[in-house]
Amino acid sequence: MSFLELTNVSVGYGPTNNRTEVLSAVNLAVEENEFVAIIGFSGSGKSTLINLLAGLQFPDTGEVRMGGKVVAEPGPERGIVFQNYSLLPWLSVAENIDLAVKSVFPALSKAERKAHVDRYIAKVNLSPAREKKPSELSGGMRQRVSLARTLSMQPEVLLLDEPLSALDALTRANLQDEITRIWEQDKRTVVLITNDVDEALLLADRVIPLTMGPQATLATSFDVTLDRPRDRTALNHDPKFKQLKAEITNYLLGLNREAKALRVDQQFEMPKVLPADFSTGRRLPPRAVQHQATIDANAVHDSADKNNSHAA
Ligand SMILES: Nc1ncnc2c1ncn2[C@@H]1O[C@H](COP(=O)(O)OP(=O)(O)OP(=O)(O)O)[C@@H](O)[C@H]1O
Repeated sequence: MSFLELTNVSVGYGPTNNRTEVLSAVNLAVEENEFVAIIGFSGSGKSTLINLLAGLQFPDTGEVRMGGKVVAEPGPERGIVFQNYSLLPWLSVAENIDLAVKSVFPALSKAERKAHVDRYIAKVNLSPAREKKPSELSGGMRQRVSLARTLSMQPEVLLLDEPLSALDALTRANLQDEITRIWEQDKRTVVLITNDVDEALLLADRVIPLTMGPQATLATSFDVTLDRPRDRTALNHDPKFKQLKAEITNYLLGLNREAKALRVDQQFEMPKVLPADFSTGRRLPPRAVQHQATIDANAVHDSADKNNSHAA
């Protein structure tokens, strides 16, 4: 039995008579302290998968288990960091984190709590910003607060739902390094959702592609047998890294091609719809539509000319 398990999980959205199965027969086994990256295209069902692991959503069929127990609700042992920072805007960095610490460790004294909060603020290098409100922070700093808040609850499993995808490349690289450093210090089980092959290879022990939806499922995983600590610059010259990157990228491109071919097969004819003239409620004949379009286009040109002459 693995630490975190999804067994034959399927889940969909919509009413029973018109349900779209987003995930189908998903199986996943994550070992304790393992770092797994799930990689997939937009809309394939990655967030749905992480919500199932977090206990924020439940499968239609199959089971999600952690430590052998069925996941029946969200809990502090599974900490989640979302793409949007979800911080309370009226609270400072320290207060945002303190709120989480208070809920998980109610027995701590005020002084103990302050020390705990400060330790996690320091872990993400934000001590100088302790008293700042989220609106005074950059995107990267907000995401650091989010990470510190989740880590401060000392979850057994860290669920990272594309936490870096909204950040610029430099900030993203910095935070990747911090996640690695924290993971190497604290060793815990991590499931990272990402759409970036380099990021997955830099951070994870295993990369698992999610096939395209609907009815997406997890494919066979790629073991990342690259030595740690990993250096992003050195990795670019590492033949093993290059090979893994090529294999995963080609696999994902193959999925994309298959999905496109499927969409061509499923082409259907659009109904011929004529626009109505709303002043009379009558359908416009095709010729009138063409004529109207010419008039509209001329009007646009005229008004653009006028605007340009104003600007001149
Ligand atoms: N609450 C919902 N109701 C109906 N459909 C939903 C709901 N949540 C997600 N979906 C649909 O399920 C599919 C998978 O969504 P999900 O957010 O899990 O994908 P994703 O891979 O995380 O996407 P992205 O990378 O764009 O965030 C999408 O087609 C989405 O439109």
